Formats: sequence, structure tokens, C-alpha cells
Amino acid sequence: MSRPKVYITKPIPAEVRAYLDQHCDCTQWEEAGVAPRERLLEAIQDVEGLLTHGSLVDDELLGHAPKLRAVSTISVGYNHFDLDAMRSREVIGLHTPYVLDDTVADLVLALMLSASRRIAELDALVKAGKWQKGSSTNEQEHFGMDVHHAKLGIIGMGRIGDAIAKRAVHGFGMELRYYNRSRRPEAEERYGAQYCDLEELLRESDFVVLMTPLTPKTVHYIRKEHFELMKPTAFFINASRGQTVDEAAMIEALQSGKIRGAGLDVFDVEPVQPDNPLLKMPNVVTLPHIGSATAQTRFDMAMLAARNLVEALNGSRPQHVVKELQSLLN
Ligand SMILES: NC(=O)c1ccc[n+]([C@@H]2O[C@H](COP(=O)([O-])OP(=O)(O)OC[C@H]3O[C@@H](n4cnc5c(N)ncnc54)[C@H](O)[C@@H]3O)[C@@H](O)[C@H]2O)c1
Ligand SMILES: O=C(O)[C@H](O)CO
Repeated sequence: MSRPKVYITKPIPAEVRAYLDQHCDCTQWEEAGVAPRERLLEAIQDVEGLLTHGSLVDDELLGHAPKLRAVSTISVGYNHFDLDAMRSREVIGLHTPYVLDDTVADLVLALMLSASRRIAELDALVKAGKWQKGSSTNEQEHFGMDVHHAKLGIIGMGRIGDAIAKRAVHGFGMELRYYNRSRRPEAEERYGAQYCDLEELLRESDFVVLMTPLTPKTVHYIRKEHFELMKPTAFFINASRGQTVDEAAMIEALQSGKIRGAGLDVFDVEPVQPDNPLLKMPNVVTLPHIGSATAQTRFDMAMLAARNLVEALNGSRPQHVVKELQSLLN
């Protein structure tokens, strides 16, 4: 039986490549980063499978790959898939749920703690030699806000939301509200979480965490009117996608003191532009989209994505097809 041809759009761990080589004829982008669009379009003319990370999979790309049957992304988010184009060309899309939940949840807690206890700001102060003699953590200039026993609101209570809830409630004794597309009785039972509407969540929470996927319905999901509902002492944490928030409205809310601070792993434009006002705000913690970026978790994601692709190409029923394309399996 002939082996399916696969293109890999970015360097992957040797062990994952060795696994793929057992099942497929692979070609890989060997340089740093991700294959640039033009090179990618040239490379996929003959392939049946694509292993990728964030490359836009749209009608143009699919038109360059007439034999393509499956695209497997090394991410749980798949907002870079044009689902209509994939459905109409019968190309299956696969992603990597579950394996990164704990790692991303750890980072969300780190953002909450860093923003509210001013870790990055005060680290910079100490390193700049500006820790004045006589000042101590008891002095008001270094005060922050408590995370423990504060009120947390999670928007998008899915796999990662659940892992955040576990840490926040069981570890930090936080009081939890959540807003989700549908109610999650198991989260209510496990964490004493209270389901409420978005407005109540924003009004009541000391920390608002946004964890929805980016879909046509969640573009600028959190906007000016939402920041206006939040407490002036509240922190806004975004580890979903930059476009789920109206960034200009968030900047205005931070500049005018409508909210106290923010912890951001994602931005409207990535890498974030150097002139973005968020980068000048001491009350905002900024990270370069590293939610899942530990060596073990990135390895697990790459291996899962490779297994997903092999399953899809060898005719067995793949487990991690994105839900909008599962009808292609029937
Ligand atoms: N910063 C990072 O590095 C990083 C890492 C992993 C995931 N993410 C992002 O986090 C997202 C969530 O991942 P997950 O595995 O928890 O996904 P998930 O599907 O398990 O959870 C998402 C939740 O959001 C809810 N939701 C969807 N649309 C909604 C809407 N319009 N209103 C209210 N709720 C809505 C869903 O019902 C679901 O419960 C990913 O899609 C990705 O964009 C970011
Ligand atoms: O969606 C994901 O898995 C992360 O954002 C990494 O890209």
C-alpha cells in the first residue's frame, strides 16, 4: 500500500518526526519558525496530510492541495481553519484538546497573581535599583490585591476553564461565577460555581478570565460596554485569543481607571506591535502567547497532532476531529 504524503509546516521534535516517518512520506519546513505562505502553497500540491501550527487553512490553500484529506493542528484552538471551505472540500480538521489544559490553567493563575501582586512591575523596580532603603512590603507603594478568596468570573467554562476553576477554588478558596454557551452542572457541583449572565459576572468579579474560542460569534466578545460594568478594582485576564476582545476598548478602560489591571497572553496582532500602549502600562502583564509553552506539553501536543493525522489518513476513525467537521466522518 502506498504511504500518504505529508507536509509539516514547522520543525517538530525528532521523536514525533520518527513516528510520522513510520506511517507517511514526510517533507518538513526545516528553517526556524513556520513555513511562509508562498513556500507552503508550493510544497503541498501532492500531499494528503498537513501537520501545522496556526497556518491559515482557507480556500486558496485547499485549492493548491487537491489531494489533501486531513489537516492536523498542533493547538487546541482552530480559528485558523476556514471550516466552510474545509467542509465543502471534504478535508478533515483535527486539533489537540485536553493535553494542554493544566499547563494553560497554570499560566492563567500566574497572570492573575502577577497582575494583582504586581510581580513584573516590582521585579523591574528591584532590578532597576529603585527599591528604596527603608521601604518594605508593608508599605503601601508595594501593595497589591489578594487572589485568595476573591471573586472569580470565568467566561467560557470548557476544558481549560475547568482546570482554572479547580486551581482557583480548591487552591485559592475563590468564589466562582461562570458564563458559558450552555450550563455546566458538573462544574457547579465540583466547584460550587454559580452560573450567571455575562453582565452579572462582570459586575461582581474581582478577576474576569476570558477563555472562549475565537469564532464568528466571539469576535470582540468583550467590548466597551462590558468594561464599563466591571469594578474599578478588577483585573481582566485574556488567554483565549486577542480578537475576542476589543483591544482599543480594553486600552481605554485601563487608561481611564475603569479597571485596575490586566494579564494578557494574547493580542489583536501577534507579535504585539512595539507601539501598542499596553506595553507601557505597569498594571498590565504581557506575555508572548505562551499558554501551552512548556517542553513536555508542547511535545505532547505535537505527538497527539501526529497521531491524529495518521489516524485520519489510515482510515481509522480519528478521535480529535474538530466538532464542526465531524459530519465528514459519516
Ligand atoms: N493562550 C494560549 O496559549 C491558549 C492555549 C490553549 C487554548 N487557548 C484558547 O482557549 C480556547 C479554549 O480552549 P478549551 O480547550 O477550553 O476549549 P473548550 O471548547 O473546551 O471550551 C470553550 C468553552 O467556551 C464556550 N463558548 C464557546 N462559544 C461561546 C460563546 N459565544 N459564549 C459563551 N461561551 C462560549 C464553550 O461552550 C466551551 O465551554 C481555545 O479555543 C484557544 O483559542 C489559548
Ligand atoms: O490554541 C492553542 O493550543 C494555543 O493557543 C497554542 O497555539
